[in-house]
Amino acid sequence: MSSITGTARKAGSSWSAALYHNYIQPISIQLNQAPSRSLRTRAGFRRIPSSQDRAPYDRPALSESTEVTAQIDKAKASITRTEQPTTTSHSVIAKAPTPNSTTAPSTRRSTVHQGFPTTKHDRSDRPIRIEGLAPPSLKANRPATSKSPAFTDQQQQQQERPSGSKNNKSSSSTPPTSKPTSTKPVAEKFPKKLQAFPFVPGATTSELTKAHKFFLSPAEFVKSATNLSMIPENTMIPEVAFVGRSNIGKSSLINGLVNRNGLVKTSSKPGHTRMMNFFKLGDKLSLVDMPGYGWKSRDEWGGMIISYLQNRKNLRRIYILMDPSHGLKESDAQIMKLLDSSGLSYQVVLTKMDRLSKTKYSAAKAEIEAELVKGSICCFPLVLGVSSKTKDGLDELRAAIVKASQLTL
Ligand SMILES: Nc1nc2c(ncn2[C@@H]2O[C@H](COP(=O)(O)OP(=O)(O)OP(=O)(O)O)[C@@H](O)[C@H]2O)c(=O)[nH]1
Ligand SMILES: [Mg+2]
Repeated sequence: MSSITGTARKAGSSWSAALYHNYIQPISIQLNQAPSRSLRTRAGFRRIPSSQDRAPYDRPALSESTEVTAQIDKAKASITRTEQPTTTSHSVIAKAPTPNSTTAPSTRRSTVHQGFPTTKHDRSDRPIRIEGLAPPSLKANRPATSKSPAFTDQQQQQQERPSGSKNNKSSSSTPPTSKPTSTKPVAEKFPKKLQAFPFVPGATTSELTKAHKFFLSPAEFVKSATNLSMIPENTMIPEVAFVGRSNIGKSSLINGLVNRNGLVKTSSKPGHTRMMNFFKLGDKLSLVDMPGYGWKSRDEWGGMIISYLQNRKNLRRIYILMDPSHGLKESDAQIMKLLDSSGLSYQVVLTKMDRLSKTKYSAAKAEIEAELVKGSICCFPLVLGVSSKTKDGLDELRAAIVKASQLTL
């Protein structure tokens, strides 16, 4: 924690900046470099095992393998061969000869599967094919004349496979009848980055009414905590937390949501909330008010808050509050990166809507949404707007909290 404090002092900003410099930046730098094998393995990349990788217990015992070899030799001797032998190498797929082919099967590596050898009746080497989503390699190699749906996989493999000696001659003298249409992979046709949030339907009238009624349940203060050991142990009820820059309106919003003006103390001076404050709504939902980041915030709050966010099992969603007239600030981006890197679900709420005209609010919201689409990962794709003063948008936020907490009302 001492290093966090030190860095933040140098940066001269808030606990979110301190966390960013200590947690996120080092990770980004590491990820920009080629990751080591151990890092990739830890990150969940699966390496295709080679034959050397097999554990000793996978290999047959020496006596066992000798016995098996002897049996194979015996069987081979008793068979009068009518066909040419197929290759037995495990690194190569032994293609059985096609009924009309008289030559030895191809020893060329298959373009669709690089796993275990298959027989001609075994169709397991086929990739799972979804209609209209053929793998790029197959689509790219598919000849222009083969647009008919009757063009089967078997025909395709026959085309890909070098033909027999007779056919070889003819194929070397005559050019192929069809040329591949394009070598451009299909994936490139799609944009690499999300251009806009997907459409998320707002709450229905009945959902809004139910949520409104639920938030009329008795609300009470539970506990204040300055570290992880002090937070309430009860993790049976779902929890949502409110974070944001100091003076953004977190405490006022909780008061507005539960219809209790004095439940949470508010102030026009930034940095008023200094502890994590836990509130309970009708024994069904827990709400957490956080100290703000940015102006007048303290470095040590960062460690406390991030350890809470990362360890709290019943935390269903984090609401990041932003002022639309100020836009998305650097400190907001830092906290979002932190949540993204921890895989924590968050949703952006724009506060103090009453201070802007409708047009200005819409423009500010669109700007923030564009930033979120560009940079965030775990952000719920619906930005809400509220005013604790006029009570606008509170029911929409209540309904969103009910949904995120999976409460059945
Ligand atoms: N006009 C208007 N003012 C608001 C609104 N919400 C909060 N405020 C005012 O903003 C100031 C800060 O509100 P708080 O709720 O204390 O803000 P906070 O985010 O909890 O601040 P810290 O505890 O310091 O982090 C107060 O003066 C509130 O009256 C709102 O929706 N509209
Ligand atoms: Mg507060």
